[in-house]
Amino acid sequence: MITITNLSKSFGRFKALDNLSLQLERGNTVSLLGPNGSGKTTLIKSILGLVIPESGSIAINDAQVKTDFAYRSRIGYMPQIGRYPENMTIKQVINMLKEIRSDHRDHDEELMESFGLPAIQHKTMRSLSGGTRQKVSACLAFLFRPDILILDEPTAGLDPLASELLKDKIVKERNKGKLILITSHVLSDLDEITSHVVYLQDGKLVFYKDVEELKVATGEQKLNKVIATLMQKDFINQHFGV
Ligand SMILES: Nc1ncnc2c1ncn2[C@@H]1O[C@H](COP(=O)(O)OP(=O)(O)OP(=O)(O)O)[C@@H](O)[C@H]1O
Repeated sequence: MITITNLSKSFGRFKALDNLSLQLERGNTVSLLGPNGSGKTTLIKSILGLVIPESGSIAINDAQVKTDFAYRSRIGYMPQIGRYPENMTIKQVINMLKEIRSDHRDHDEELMESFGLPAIQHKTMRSLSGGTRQKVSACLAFLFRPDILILDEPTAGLDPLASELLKDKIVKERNKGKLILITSHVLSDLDEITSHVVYLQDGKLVFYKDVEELKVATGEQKLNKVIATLMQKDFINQHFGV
């Protein structure tokens, strides 16, 4: 569904992505992991066309991200920090986006309902708590029923109930055959929803594996333990030969 081939991106002399190749398939929840500064957001932004790589290519089905912009309407994006017109209410922001995307009339407002946003939709964006702002961002990502969801630290700042509601929604959409690409440093939040792990370090792909395969190889069940074991010296070389 998303084919990334030999992707590289530098900022000045610094290589944020280094010859990265990946094939992401529908029906999977792919957790994008790696230390701070390893290139996760740069990869996400390259897929969204917000960062222009200097070499390599990204194709979404047959559309090349570089030249075919229509693909963007098929992606729902939840940024790490959502920025909105501060003087607009939640309702005005949502309606504005519906007007911009007026070709799309079948909206998915399920998450909006479960978060209880209709009851507070008269509030201005300026007045919202960080977590409520995150809820608005999450709802907007799902609103136009995209085939691909890219969620950058989606549970950061959400209370435990909201976090569970969002995870339930992610599982539900994945079961419909959508591709979910998600980053988080809170591995416990990814435990029940991840099907595959992409691990980046210094802009390079360290591994891309099915999570069940990783659990068998490490003898661990929890994602944080799986990753900790994998990061031990030489474990990856010995078990996966990469
Ligand atoms: N616009 C930019 N200009 C210069 N350097 C940048 C820019 N964007 C990212 N970088 C650098 O590229 C590297 C990768 O950044 P990126 O945001 O992709 O990392 P990340 O894995 O998402 O990190 P985190 O876990 O902290 O969110 C970092 O060293 C960062 O400083």
